[in-house]
Amino acid sequence: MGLKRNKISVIGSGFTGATTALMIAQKELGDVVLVDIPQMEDPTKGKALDMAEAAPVQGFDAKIIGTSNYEDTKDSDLVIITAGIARKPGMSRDDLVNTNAKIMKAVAKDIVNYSPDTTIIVLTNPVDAMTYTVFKESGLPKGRVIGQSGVLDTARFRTFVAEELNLSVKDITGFVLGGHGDDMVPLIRYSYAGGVPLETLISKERLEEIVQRTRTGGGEIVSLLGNGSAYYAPAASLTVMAEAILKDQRRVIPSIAFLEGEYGYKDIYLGVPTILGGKGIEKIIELDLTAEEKAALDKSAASVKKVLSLLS
Ligand SMILES: NC(=O)C1=CN([C@@H]2O[C@H](COP(=O)(O)OP(=O)(O)OC[C@H]3O[C@@H](n4cnc5c(N)ncnc54)[C@H](O)[C@@H]3O)[C@@H](O)[C@H]2O)C=CC1
Ligand SMILES: O=C([O-])CC(=O)C(=O)O
Repeated sequence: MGLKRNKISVIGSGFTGATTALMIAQKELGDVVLVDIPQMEDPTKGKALDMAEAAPVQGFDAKIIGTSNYEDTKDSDLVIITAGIARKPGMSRDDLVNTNAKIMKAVAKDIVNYSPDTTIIVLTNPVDAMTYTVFKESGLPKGRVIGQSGVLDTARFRTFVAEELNLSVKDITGFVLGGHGDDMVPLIRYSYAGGVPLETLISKERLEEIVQRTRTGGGEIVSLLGNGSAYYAPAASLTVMAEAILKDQRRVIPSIAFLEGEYGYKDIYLGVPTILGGKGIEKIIELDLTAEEKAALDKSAASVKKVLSLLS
């Protein structure tokens, strides 16, 4: 009896979806099914074929197919949702809510129809609210519907800190809590360079500037690109979450999780530290927050609740 290969479906074959499919294949996490709407079927097949033809050059083994037929996603071990519209300069992520909520509802049904026991990671914005929508629509257990924001937001913070200190990004750790919006909460107190607290290495004023740049990091890329949003770092972030789940790594990773009283919030999906493993979100880690940090998190949670209230 041979070993079973993982099957990963990526919904949406645009910038983030296609880049994620390639990164997942390059890491040999499993075979990849790239899915888009029927009008995009040929370009989706074309991207998948192009990626498959990169495999012999780079020496990775993964089948990659493009399709618009959900039957091809049957029995996926993991599904990543990147379908929907992205913002353009001048827009906030929340401006996408109505269009993308409709897409999430349709996509969630199609996914569970063919993979009733799968795990889903949502990227589509506004991602806290879209993860909530997919959770409600899919009927999957809360730990199996997860949103991506914290890996990316933390990566941005780590990039800026490494640049500031002229150190390897590998040694910089950080924690960003809250919703994936401009009032997210980078936790300086829990951020280190090789175990040394950042507060002892960078001035308070400079750290505040880095926090601010992290908060608006998505918008910085949107302004530079002019016609879409970030995709390399988002795809890398999805890939690390996929790996933690598919290899049952039990990594401590910030994820958008369904809260039922943790941090004092209920009936909301919000970015918090989690343990990610084979069962999806296996645990939510509750950090002790100062009054100031809690107030910042309250503000971020209130913004997410406001977007949730727009959903019918
Ligand atoms: N949570 C996060 O940290 C991040 C979230 N995003 C979000 O991810 C989403 C995708 O971004 P991009 O890939 O850059 O956009 P894109 O426009 O390049 O690709 C989106 C794709 O979704 C497809 N699509 C639309 N409706 C669909 C449906 N019903 N079924 C299947 N596919 C469908 C489109 O045809 C298109 O190919 C956006 O909402 C963006 O804001 C992007 C980066 C980071
Ligand atoms: O900014 C956007 O619209 C896309 C995104 O969520 C990010 O790059 O953080």
